[in-house]
Amino acid sequence: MLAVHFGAGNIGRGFIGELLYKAGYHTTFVDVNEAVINELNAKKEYPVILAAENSETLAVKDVSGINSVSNPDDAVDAIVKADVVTTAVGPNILPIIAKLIARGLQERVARNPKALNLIACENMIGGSALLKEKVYEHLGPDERGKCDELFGFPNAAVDRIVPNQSNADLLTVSVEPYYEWVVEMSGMKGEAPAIDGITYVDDLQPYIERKLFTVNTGHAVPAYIGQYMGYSTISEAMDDWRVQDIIGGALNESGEVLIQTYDFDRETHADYIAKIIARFKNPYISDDVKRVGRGPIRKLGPMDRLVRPATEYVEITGKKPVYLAKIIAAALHFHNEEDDEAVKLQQMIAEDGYEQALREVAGLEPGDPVLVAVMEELDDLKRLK
Ligand SMILES: NC(=O)c1ccc[n+]([C@@H]2O[C@H](COP(=O)([O-])OP(=O)(O)OC[C@H]3O[C@@H](n4cnc5c(N)ncnc54)[C@H](O)[C@@H]3O)[C@@H](O)[C@H]2O)c1
Ligand SMILES: O=P(O)(O)OC[C@@H](O)[C@@H](O)[C@H](O)[C@H](O)CO
Repeated sequence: MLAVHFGAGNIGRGFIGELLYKAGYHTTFVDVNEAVINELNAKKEYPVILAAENSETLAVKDVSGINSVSNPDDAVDAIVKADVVTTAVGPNILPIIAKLIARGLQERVARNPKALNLIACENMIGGSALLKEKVYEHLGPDERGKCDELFGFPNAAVDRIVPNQSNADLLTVSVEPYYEWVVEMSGMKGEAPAIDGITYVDDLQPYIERKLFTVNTGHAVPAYIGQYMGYSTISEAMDDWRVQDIIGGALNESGEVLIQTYDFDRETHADYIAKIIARFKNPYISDDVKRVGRGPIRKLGPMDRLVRPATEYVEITGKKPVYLAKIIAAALHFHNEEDDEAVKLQQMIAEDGYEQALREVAGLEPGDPVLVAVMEELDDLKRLK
């Protein structure tokens, strides 16, 4: 069985690659990082280390790589032959890989009649649906009809903390032991891939929202509040009771939205939150606030982990989202010269001020209660300095 996975980065190698190998697939990683691709082709395997007290190392074998810049035809050929296609490249890169995937599907329609599922494993609502939309922009109306018959783009939620790696060996990846991969059945074509570790569900919405608005909303606290307070790693920030206090408050707010929207059991959700906070404190993982805070314009978007639960909290409870507003306020201070979105956001703020910049990235109207709350918290945040 053949899998083609776009993005041989942290989650690609550290999670998707591991599960595909265990399920008996040969995985061809498609990436633009020449060094990683060369190494995958030279070694044909790589180690995944579980970051825990009793650390285990698993050899992920049967892998190869294709550089999509220098060998796009090989990537097209791999898509033609694939039994499943997955991605973990980042939401902003999906439109970029869409063109090559479209070429692969055009070629596949002519050469391979088998159905195929393409699963985007990105931290966003509707990742595979976005991939489909972007792929279809490269197809004509007749081709779209044929692709509708053969190709599924089921949405997915993936959860495993995989920090940036600093191992001497380029391919080694250290990951937390926990993982969750949930895939929606409704978008599927043909048989669902038999991969141990995937939970198939009829409706992904509660799962992706629970994950994004708990794990990622919570993670944004040590990242943005942490950097604001002068910390550079997640574990340093997690040691500060004020950070923990804000996580608790923010996850109560997003939790209220989730509980009321999806009728989650309160106690079960409280256990879920506690488990996630314990994961952020894993002493065997060293994660950077710059990684977790990366792409602040995306993270401040109207459907993402901060603004969406804040807006829904106002709608559902009629109350001010105090803690979510604090994180948004801190995100407006996020600095990283190597992060294009962080640089752009700071430019927007320097030119137009905090309120206008937030309105633009979050799609908020003047006077929106979330906007008002964030402006209040911008001032209050100074107490954390
Ligand atoms: N790391 C985590 O803890 C984690 C957990 C769950 C979900 N995710 C999600 O997975 C996705 C990837 O995150 P990551 O942490 O692995 O990032 P990463 O930067 O480690 O990996 C991304 C990979 O995509 C590659 N890439 C960039 N442009 C490409 C292109 N045009 N074609 C092919 N490959 C390209 C990069 O070279 C890199 O190897 C994101 O959507 C992220 O939100 C990450
Ligand atoms: O990947 P991002 O940039 O959307 O979010 C950063 C982290 O919160 C994220 O990568 C988590 O580590 C991951 O989502 C855990 O499952």
